[in-house]
Amino acid sequence: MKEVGVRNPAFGAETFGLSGLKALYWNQTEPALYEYALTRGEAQLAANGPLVADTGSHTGRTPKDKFVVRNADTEDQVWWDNNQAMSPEHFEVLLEDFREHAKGLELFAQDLHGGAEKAYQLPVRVYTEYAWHSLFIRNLLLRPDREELAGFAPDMTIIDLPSFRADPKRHGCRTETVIACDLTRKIVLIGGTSYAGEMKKSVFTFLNYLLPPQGVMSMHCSANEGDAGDTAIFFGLSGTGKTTLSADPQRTLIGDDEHGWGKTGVFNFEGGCYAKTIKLSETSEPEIYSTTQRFGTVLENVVLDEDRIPDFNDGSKTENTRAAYPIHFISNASKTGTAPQPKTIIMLTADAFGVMPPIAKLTPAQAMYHFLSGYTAKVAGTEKGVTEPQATFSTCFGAPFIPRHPSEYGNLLRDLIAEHNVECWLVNTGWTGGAYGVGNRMPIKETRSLLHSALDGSLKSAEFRTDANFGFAVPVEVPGVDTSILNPRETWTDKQAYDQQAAKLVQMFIDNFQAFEDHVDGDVRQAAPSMQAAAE
Ligand SMILES: Nc1ncnc2c1ncn2[C@@H]1O[C@H](COP(=O)(O)OP(=O)(O)O)[C@@H](O)[C@H]1O
Ligand SMILES: C=C(OP(=O)(O)O)C(=O)O
Ligand SMILES: [Mn+2]
Repeated sequence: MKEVGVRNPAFGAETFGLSGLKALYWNQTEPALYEYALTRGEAQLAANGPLVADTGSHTGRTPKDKFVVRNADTEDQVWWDNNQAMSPEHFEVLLEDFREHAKGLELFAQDLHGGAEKAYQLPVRVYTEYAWHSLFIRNLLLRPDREELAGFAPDMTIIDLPSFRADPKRHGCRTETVIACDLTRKIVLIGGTSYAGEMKKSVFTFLNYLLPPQGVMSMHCSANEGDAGDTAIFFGLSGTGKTTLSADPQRTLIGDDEHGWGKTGVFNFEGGCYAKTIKLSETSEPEIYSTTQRFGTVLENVVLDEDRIPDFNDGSKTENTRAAYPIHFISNASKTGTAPQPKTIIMLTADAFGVMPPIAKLTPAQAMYHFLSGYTAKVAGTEKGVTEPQATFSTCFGAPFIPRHPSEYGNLLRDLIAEHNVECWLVNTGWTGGAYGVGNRMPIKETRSLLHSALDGSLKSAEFRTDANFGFAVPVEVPGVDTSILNPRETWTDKQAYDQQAAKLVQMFIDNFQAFEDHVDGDVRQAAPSMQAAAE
């Protein structure tokens, strides 16, 4: 077997049961990975230097094809209502079949870390079939120094073979696509999908399993820090603005997607970002835009014109076009990936019903309520004629990535908010002036202004009204922000339609929260929107 590159002599591929490979390229850097990806026909070079790859039929994650091995170790730890079980026997066959499939292939291996805080760092080895996937994961995770590679001891291993086809009967899965997680031996098998985001979200899933028992809260959030060491974290489901809003020229970027929060403060799990590029505008998102104009960035499913210039308005392959880049491509990014204890929590939602205000102050109980609810709304997407938005409730703002029961994360968060006296806000980056189809998306400029006044403390002294539906406090006037957008009802021409839409949304919250009623204290139950409406 041909081997190229540096690795720990004590940890070769045979320690993972891999043999008979055609070649194995260890810890290759950007120029080499570009060359492999281009000569192997995996990708294209774009104007100004990004590497552009298509993911084929899977242009997003497939959570329905994700499985967790159910064994004596995980039986009592994993929340099985939310995680699909795979038997140890099926996993064993799948692992053997992955090893068999790898024979004769050229593979790429990266030795990386998950977790910027040394005490909680998870050494991850990622074997990929594609060179561009090797570059992707090298961009997204933390890179050890070159000298460390010869002593690198992998703890978690991911093997990512898009050309593998799973067999539901033989492997106990659903389709030809599989993301199988053995939390005990720390192995992930990814097959039948080329969507690179599966790899980074697998590492996230493992840290979400490993950290809470160590007293560390793990979170689907972005984070940034002001000059005064004031850390803010931004929870939110996909598309709500974690990546966009955390890249802020006035604040240091800690990370755009996954963090831990423990005794020493907040730390990024990753070393890179994964930004959406659909309709990416140089004017409203200059920091992110600039990462798409240089060597080293991976662009996923982005269409190039005849001059190889990316057309970010072209969503013909998918609306989920992406740029993956190391965090230092953002000029004011943190070098350590760590930040002091948070002062502010922002919960982001993209309410496509146009009901929620652009910002609201949450009590700690309301914050717990909204954290466990994990609400956002998805717009109809690309299907013509479909205008009804869809509500999504994804607990802890990240149900597909949490192996444990939401109360484990909820309890950690509740205690941290109390201990550090953290202020919580809900921010709607979704629709204003009507629901999707009638109104418009909240202007990024207004969201940023509101965030700045929340983060610099000035918003606290504003005058507040109590929202009739949700019971949270909504500022009436904010300097520098168009007053008319602060009260969503006033932005609708048909007030009755607003009230009806609001009542529907409140009912969805109530129905969804039933699953959590027995797991929370009375004050959190009281924070439900129903209570407020009843008190009217
Ligand atoms: N007011 C707004 N706040 C945040 N993002 C907005 C807003 N209006 C439009 N957007 C767009 O919505 C998307 C937010 O996505 P992103 O930041 O990647 O979310 P996440 O990281 O939470 O998945 C971006 O494409 C951004 O340009
Ligand atoms: C990487 C992802 O996260 P987000 O959309 O939250 O950026 C994803 O959902 O695939
Ligand atoms: Mn993101």
